[in-house]
Parts: sequence; structure tokens; C-alpha cells
Amino acid sequence: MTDTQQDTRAGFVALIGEPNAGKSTLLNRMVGAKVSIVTHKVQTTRARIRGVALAGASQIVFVDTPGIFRPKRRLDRAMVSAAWGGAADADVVVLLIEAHRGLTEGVEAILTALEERSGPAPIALAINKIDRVPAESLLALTKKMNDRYAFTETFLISAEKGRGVEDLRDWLAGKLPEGPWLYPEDQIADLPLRMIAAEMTREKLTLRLHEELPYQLTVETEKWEERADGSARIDQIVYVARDGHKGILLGKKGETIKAVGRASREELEKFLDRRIHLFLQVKVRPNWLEERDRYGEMGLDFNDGD
Ligand SMILES: Nc1nc2c(ncn2[C@@H]2O[C@H](COP(=O)(O)OP(=O)(O)OP(=O)(O)O)[C@@H](O)[C@H]2O)c(=O)[nH]1
Repeated sequence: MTDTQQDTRAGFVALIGEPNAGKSTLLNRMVGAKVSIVTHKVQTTRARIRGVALAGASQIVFVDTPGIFRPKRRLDRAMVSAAWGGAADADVVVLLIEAHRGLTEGVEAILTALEERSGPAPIALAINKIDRVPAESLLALTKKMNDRYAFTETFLISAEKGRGVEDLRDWLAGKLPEGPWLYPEDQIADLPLRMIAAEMTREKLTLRLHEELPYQLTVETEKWEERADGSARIDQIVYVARDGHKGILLGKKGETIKAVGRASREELEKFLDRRIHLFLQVKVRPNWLEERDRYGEMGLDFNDGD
């Protein structure tokens, strides 16, 4: 190992909490401005990348599980446990709650789901919006929360004012497994956009192919090129596990993949409000399943680079 590679760490952090807890605000603080473009427009049950933060030699990949921890009035426990899968694969979980609301029914529901899961990941509590309450109340809330659940660590933060955020980020960085970074540095800024674009194409494939759709399929955004005229060129690869699947995806004279590309491009243009040139390619990658086992659960388009 050379000096420059020493001590690099990388891994996944699931940021969970009730709607409005401040997840986006916190992420923007830790990751940088671009993350806010990740809206709730693209819904999926799988975990998605919200952004990547760098802290020293660590690369922290934040994932979330949209729709999961937003139970309506009555909590569907089975659904929450099933959906919890994505977060259970994270290396660290952060539960974000609001200082002025404390241990609400919604937080209680999340804690129940936490108790039912068996993953070994450390779970930190981040009490957010501390600027909204008197400092004296925080000690009591910290105690109440830790009596309810044995958190690995508790942080008092104000995502909006930036208080305590660095401490949390540094702590997360230290908890990740040692290993090489998961994403090249030049991809980090637009990673969420790349993910969204891939997800849109995947969705169009699903709509078009229904049950014919090979289960072993993934979409990766390989290139994202900004053009001088304000448009962008996006190159995506649809990976399938077998030759036969490639034929299904292409369709007669490539009609199927063309239609998928058109539909995906139209939606991307609406979403990004700009002109998009989308190029799709179908490739067979037989060992894809092995990678998928490791990363598919996270909804990641993992790029192993070798
Ligand atoms: N006072 C105060 N307000 C905050 C703080 N952090 C976030 N907020 C506000 O809380 C509201 C919700 O923040 P978001 O970051 O959108 O919350 P979220 O958890 O991402 O919400 P969803 O997108 O619904 O899941 C916004 O109005 C933020 O400005 C904080 O530290 N202090």
C-alpha cells in the first residue's frame, strides 16, 4: 500500500427520519449544493444515493429509502420491515429527529422497525434543530431517547445553522470500513443526477416489457456531457446477464430499445427542463449477478472500474 492510498475508507450511510426532520438540509450541508436537485419526483422502493461526502480520506455515500418511513396514520409494520432491507445494508444508520418534537409517534414507529432488524450497523441519533429549543431541554431529550434505544452515539445539531454537522460527518467517516473509494472523484458531483437518469430508463424498460423484463438487469449512466448550447448528452448502458435477454431488450430492428430511449429522454427533458440527447446501449455482463448481490440491494449502479 502506498502512502496516498493509506487509510481510505468508504461505505454507505442511511439517513432516516420522519418527513421534515431536516434530512435534505443536513445532506446539503455535508455533501454540497448539488444534492438538492434530488427531489421526490422519481419514486422507487429501493434505496437511492442522495449524495457523496468526503471527509479526510473517507468517502461517505448517503442513501435513503424514500417512501418507507412515511407511514400515514396507521403504520403498516410488514411493509416497513420489508422496506427496511435497504437501510439494513448500510454500514452506519443515522436517525434524525427534531429537537422540539422529540419522541413522536413517527419516531417511535421507526424505532420499532430498528429493533426488528438484525443488522450489525451502528446507529447514531442526531437531534436536529437545536436552535429551536432551550439548551437545557436537550439533556433530557438525549436521555429519554437513549433510554428508549441504545444508540451508538448521540449528536446535537442544527443542520440549518451548521452546528455539530462536522462532528457528525467526521464520526461517520471513521465508522466506515477501510477500503478504496466507491466512486471516482470526478463523478461525485453529478452522481445523484446520473442515478435519477438511470432510474428513469429502468422505469421505462419496466413499463415497456412488463413480465418479459429480465430480472437480471441494471442501467448505468456511463457518461454525462454538458454541451455549450445548454443541452446534455447522456450515455447509458443497460446490462443484462444473458445473450437471450439482449434480444428481448433490443426488439425487432431495435424498436424496443428505441422506444424506451425516446420515452426516457422525454421524461428527462421534462425533469431537467433542458434538451437531452440520450444514447442507450445494451451489453451482456455475465458476472453481473455477483456484483448485484453486493450492491443491487442499495439500488446502486456500482462501477467497479476493473
Ligand atoms: N430551525 C431549523 N430548521 C431546520 C433545521 N434543519 C432543517 N430545518 C428546516 O426544516 C424543514 C424541513 O427540512 P428538510 O431538510 O426539507 O427535511 P427532510 O427531512 O428532507 O424532509 P422530507 O423531504 O419531507 O423528507 C425546512 O424548512 C428546513 O429549513 C435546523 O437545524 N433548524
